[in-house]
Amino acid sequence: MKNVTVNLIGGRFYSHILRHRRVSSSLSFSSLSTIESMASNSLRVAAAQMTSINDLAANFATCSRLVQEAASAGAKLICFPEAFSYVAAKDGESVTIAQPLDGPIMDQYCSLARESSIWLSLGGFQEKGSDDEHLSNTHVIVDDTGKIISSYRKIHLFDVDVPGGRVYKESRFTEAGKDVVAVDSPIGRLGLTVCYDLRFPEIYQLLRFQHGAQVLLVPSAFTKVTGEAHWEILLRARAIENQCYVIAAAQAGKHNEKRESYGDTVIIDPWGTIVGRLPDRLSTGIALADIDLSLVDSVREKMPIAQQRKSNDFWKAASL
Ligand SMILES: O=C(O)CNC(=O)[C@H](CS)NC(=O)CCC(=O)C(=O)O
Repeated sequence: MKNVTVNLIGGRFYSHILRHRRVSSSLSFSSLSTIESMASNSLRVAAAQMTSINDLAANFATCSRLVQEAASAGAKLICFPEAFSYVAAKDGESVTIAQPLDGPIMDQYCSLARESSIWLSLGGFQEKGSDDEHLSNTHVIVDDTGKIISSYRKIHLFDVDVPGGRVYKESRFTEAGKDVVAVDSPIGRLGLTVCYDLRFPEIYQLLRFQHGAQVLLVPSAFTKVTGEAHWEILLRARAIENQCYVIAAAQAGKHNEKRESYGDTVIIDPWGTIVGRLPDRLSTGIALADIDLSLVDSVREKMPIAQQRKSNDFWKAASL
């Protein structure tokens, strides 16, 4: 029974990869050779799509299941969306469950990484803040031995009156981060961001041009209204203008009466092509793709924007 399940899941995953390759590539590989080249590539990543709720145990169960799916598909890293472990149903609820990174919630996720020997990108963890009224929206990277190797606190907070939607004021309970963070991993150098950061291209430029990022991570819980208008365009722009892979794990669908997320988890290559996506924008599951760092190199070599871009001094003089 176990084998049957694994095979079915494997077949379904491969069919997603093949479909995307067929759409995104003009080359006519046969299906079989595509599967073989995918299987031999060791830089496979997964990006999760889920609908977290205000129940830590239920969300952990979903994450565990998706980690197992990703590990059996050969992924080295699985990326989870912002607020993967908890989405509040009422204002202020998140602060009450916030914990430090060495607390029991994060411990559970670290064990998960160790047991499945897989790296985790845990975007948007409610990290206990400097007082009981505040938290940090923290993106945590855990290696395959279960060790936290890096963390980034969301810099741009979502204080926005969404046209045709709600008013959000993330800064009411959240402290803004101050540091740009990149870290090495088996799939390349990762640039860490969270959700609303996506609208601020400067942070991605710093990650690529100052910190050497090759893969930009954008765990998110975009609103339905803004996602429909901007999600894919902004993500592909960040990939193209920085010549990086972009992995954007997304919250999807209705979390409670008041909150609904756009969904559409995607993995984008440095040419801007979408190479991983679930068949449905709202379903729970994983998207898979193989990271090819030689593609990052060749895109950058052929279009050398790092050498051609102007310095801050140039722009200062040009604006006098
Ligand atoms: O509060 C939580 O539980 C998790 N955090 C979020 O959902 C955050 C802050 S409210 N959402 C965003 O940043 C949406 C950005 C967005 O939708 C856009 O830029 O258009």
